Amino acid sequence: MIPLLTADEMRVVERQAIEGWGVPSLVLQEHAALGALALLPPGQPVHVLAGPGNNGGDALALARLARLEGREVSVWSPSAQPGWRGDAAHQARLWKGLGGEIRTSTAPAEAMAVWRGWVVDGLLGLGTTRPLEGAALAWVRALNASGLPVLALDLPSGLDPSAAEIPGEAVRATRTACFGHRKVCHGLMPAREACGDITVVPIPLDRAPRAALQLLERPILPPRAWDAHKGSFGHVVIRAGSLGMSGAAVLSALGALRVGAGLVTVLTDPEVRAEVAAQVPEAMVRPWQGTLPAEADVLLVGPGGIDQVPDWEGPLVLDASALKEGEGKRWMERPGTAITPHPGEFARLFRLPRPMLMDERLAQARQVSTGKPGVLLLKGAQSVLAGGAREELWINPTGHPGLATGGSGDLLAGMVAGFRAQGLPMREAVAAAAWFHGAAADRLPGAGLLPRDLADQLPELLRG
Ligand SMILES: NC(=O)C1=CN([C@@H]2O[C@H](COP(=O)(O)OP(=O)(O)OC[C@H]3O[C@@H](n4cnc5c(N)ncnc54)[C@H](O)[C@@H]3O)[C@@H](O)[C@H]2O)[C@@H](O)CC1
Ligand SMILES: Nc1ncnc2c1ncn2[C@@H]1O[C@H](COP(=O)(O)OP(=O)(O)O)[C@@H](O)[C@H]1O
Ligand SMILES: [K+]
Repeated sequence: MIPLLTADEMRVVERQAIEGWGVPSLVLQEHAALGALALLPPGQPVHVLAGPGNNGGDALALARLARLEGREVSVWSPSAQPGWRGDAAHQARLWKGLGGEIRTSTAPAEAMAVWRGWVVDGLLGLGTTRPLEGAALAWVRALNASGLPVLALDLPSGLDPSAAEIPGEAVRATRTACFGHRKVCHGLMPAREACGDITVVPIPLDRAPRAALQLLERPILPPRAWDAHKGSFGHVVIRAGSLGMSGAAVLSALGALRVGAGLVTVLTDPEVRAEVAAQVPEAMVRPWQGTLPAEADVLLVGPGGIDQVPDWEGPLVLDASALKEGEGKRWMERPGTAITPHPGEFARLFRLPRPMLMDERLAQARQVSTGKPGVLLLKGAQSVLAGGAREELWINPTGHPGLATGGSGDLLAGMVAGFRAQGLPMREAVAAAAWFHGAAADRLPGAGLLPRDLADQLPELLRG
């Protein structure tokens, strides 16, 4: 799991190092500047933009180190009176001590017209949340229009470090030297795209910070015992498939089987039993007659137009038609339950406005899951995982728009049930399903991808 910190969470980590451990803040800044300098191609001229706060201090430190390396360096401040204080003022003195100048211009585009090499963006870092304005805005506009390669210090200026959305104009960086830990803007789209290639520069801070948001990494699955038998990997029962929507039942069954469930039983509407059975010979396919098999380990309900949830005490996965209007709260309060809505189903389930932007998806996922035992996967680009009586939100980074095709959610729901049947706790089962589902897509071209193709990728992908 990769923590994505808000500005406040990052300041807690910095304070711990500076006030708690006694690390001088200039030492942190020197590490940051040295690490960032190493990301610039050797020998190239560097034009450094230094803003009013400590991000400007990092920029001035980098300018000094770059000049000591023998590079051609110029330093620019958007403001004629930068008013640096504390560490930034100290860095400005060190730069001037080397004979360095600090220039300014009211026509940044003209100044940049003669620049060669790289630009270092040290205008703003953790200290802003509001849209750029004034001279900083003019410099960022000119920079984005210049076509010059840009190394952003900590984050591209103009991003809100704690948000996915971009408040206004922001630097479009070629690379970003992210100091110490990723912030929210380094993980979530669309802000992440403005960062270009991200390198985390280690600075002497706590390696395990507290963060309410985490990016999923490849899940570690339990090893399979040499003497395992099909009873070891659980029995998934799927109530899915009605006339005109039998394929959803097939894809769910494939999802459960392809992640390694031991047994899969599909209970379909009677009219489609034979066509489902013909497409997944590995599953037991029976007509729904109102009762569940006694030996089920997990029940999946919903794909293919099934909206009635049978009475059942055990682990339950609900998707598609089973996600009925206004019932979200009920399912979030039921222990051992996972619900996997896309934003439209989510809005219907919880009677909330449809969450469109990433920051809205996070806020709404948090709102409905806080303190609740049920697990929520709010699907979409960068699906959000919440609940299971845990506070943090997890974000799935895998996948691409090729997944936006009918049936890919049915496969995913089957995968959740398949992992849960093998003994993963529900939240981990959902995380594993979301991660591998997207990772399967990442191995395939974008458009024209079929959910069946994803299923075929899974065995090899799971083997590692
Ligand atoms: N505190 C530390 O120990 C460390 C801090 N470091 C650097 O320090 C940065 C944070 O420094 P600061 O907290 O000084 O923040 P910034 O360098 O982002 O500067 C904030 C200042 O910019 C001005 N400002 C804010 N929003 C603006 C806007 N929209 N338009 C124009 N001006 C605006 C405000 O007057 C504020 O004083 C980090 O991102 C990182 O680069 C690093 O040196 C690592 C260690
Ligand atoms: N742009 C995208 N990037 C990554 N994943 C996506 C994207 N669009 C859709 N997905 C994923 O594809 C799946 C679609 O599920 P869903 O909307 O339920 O489809 P269906 O009901 O048609 O099967 C979800 O897992 C979702 O997260
Ligand atoms: K910056």
